[in-house]
Amino acid sequence: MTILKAAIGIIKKGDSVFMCQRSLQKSTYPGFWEYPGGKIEPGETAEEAIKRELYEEVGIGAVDIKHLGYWENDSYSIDAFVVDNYTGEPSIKENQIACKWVLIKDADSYKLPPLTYPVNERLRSVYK
Ligand SMILES: Nc1nc2c([nH]c(=O)n2[C@H]2C[C@H](O)[C@@H](COP(=O)(O)OP(=O)(O)OP(=O)(O)O)O2)c(=O)[nH]1
Repeated sequence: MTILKAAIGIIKKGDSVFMCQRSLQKSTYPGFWEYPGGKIEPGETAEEAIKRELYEEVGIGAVDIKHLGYWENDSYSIDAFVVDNYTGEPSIKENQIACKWVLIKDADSYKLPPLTYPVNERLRSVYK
């Protein structure tokens, strides 16, 4: 049973993507690395949610978003979007330990929530 719907944003610049480390206070995946994103609120589309989250979490305005795919397991689902056109520069805003640009080919070497691995696999196959 899927219980939580989330949207995540892969901010892409050349061969790199912007990843952040989750707070140690999080009940789910503390200290894991992730793409910025979060829960889709009631009444919101996934596109609306990711634009809101990207502004709240890393301070960018998404200009173009491309749907990369949808994944789910028993606990949650994620809609992943690639964002390669945006205003501002992503930076840490709230609740994260660190953020940095990571080469797409190296993204799996971090500790990631399980559904983020197939997201990265799709990313590598689309942007190789
Ligand atoms: N932000 C984000 N979430 C991800 C990724 N991969 C993945 O499976 N998820 C899942 C795990 C998260 O619990 C869920 C929703 O993100 P979230 O950060 O809002 O979840 P949360 O439970 O920490 O909620 P909150 O404290 O922020 O309110 O999506 C990812 O790369 N980035």
